Amino acid sequence: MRVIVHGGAGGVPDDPEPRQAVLDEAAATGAERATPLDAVEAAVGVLESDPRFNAGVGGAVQSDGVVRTDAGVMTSDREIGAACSMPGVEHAASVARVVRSETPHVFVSGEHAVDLADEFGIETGVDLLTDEKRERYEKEDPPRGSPREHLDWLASRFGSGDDQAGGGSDEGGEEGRDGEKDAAPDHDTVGAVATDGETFAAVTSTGGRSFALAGRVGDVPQVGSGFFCTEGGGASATGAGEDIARVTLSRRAVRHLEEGLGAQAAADRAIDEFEEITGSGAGVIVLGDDAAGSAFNTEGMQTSVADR
Ligand SMILES: NC(=O)C[C@H](N)C(=O)O
Repeated sequence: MRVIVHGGAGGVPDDPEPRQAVLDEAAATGAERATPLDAVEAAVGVLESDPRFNAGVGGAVQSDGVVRTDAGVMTSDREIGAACSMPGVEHAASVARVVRSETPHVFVSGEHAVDLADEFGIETGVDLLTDEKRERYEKEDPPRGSPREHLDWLASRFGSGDDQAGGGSDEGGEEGRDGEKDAAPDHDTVGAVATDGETFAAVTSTGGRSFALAGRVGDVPQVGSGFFCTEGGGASATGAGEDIARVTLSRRAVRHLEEGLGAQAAADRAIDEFEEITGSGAGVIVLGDDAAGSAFNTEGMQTSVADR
């Protein structure tokens, strides 16, 4: 089994070593599993449980102070499962897998996705909001009332310099980041792609972007945007979700594999095109028959590869 994982595209984290150790553990855990689908779920499960990453516990908080998780999974037989907007669900990727494997659908949302998780033995009612993120939110004089009030509030906050993935290389400049040193950054969406040499699976899981409108869903659970997989290989994306969706970044990367590029060249080309079209910040991991590849146009994106 070969597994590549990522821990989100964005700035260079203050603590890269412990994060790298968790990513290495996630990749190694996945590589022990029997199938690519088991591998990606297990790998991402490790990252969803670590508050350093913006997925599961430690996910980004929305305008109403709630963390809602999203995930999507696809296998090379084009079976798809996605689940979104789930408060209290740490293992969003496992819910996506349930949607893929246990329902006739490809996407389930909100309270019904939480009920589905519960029905299939996935823990719900988990407190996903870390003290750090709660304090950061409360400092921002949270909005009350109508969606319009929330929109007014987030207009000056969503996608600002402290959302490093959303800020891309320009907006997320040193000054903004330094000012936010104590706050948890948002760029740590997680993903994994695995192959046993015959089939592939790809998964992405996130808490989204900080201070987004309550109920906002980004690229992560949208097939072709946050994740994609065919017989040619698989991809998982991270970064400014609205822009990733505009170019269906993961589908684009897998298309390049199918056209004959190696995994690294496919990742590079997809990110070049993303930047040219959107001018925004993102990263992608790609796994093909030949190798694993990754590319990003933000300051950093940590990855790990395990082979077993
Ligand atoms: N940091 C991220 O990767 C966020 C994710 N792509 C989203 O927009 O929800």
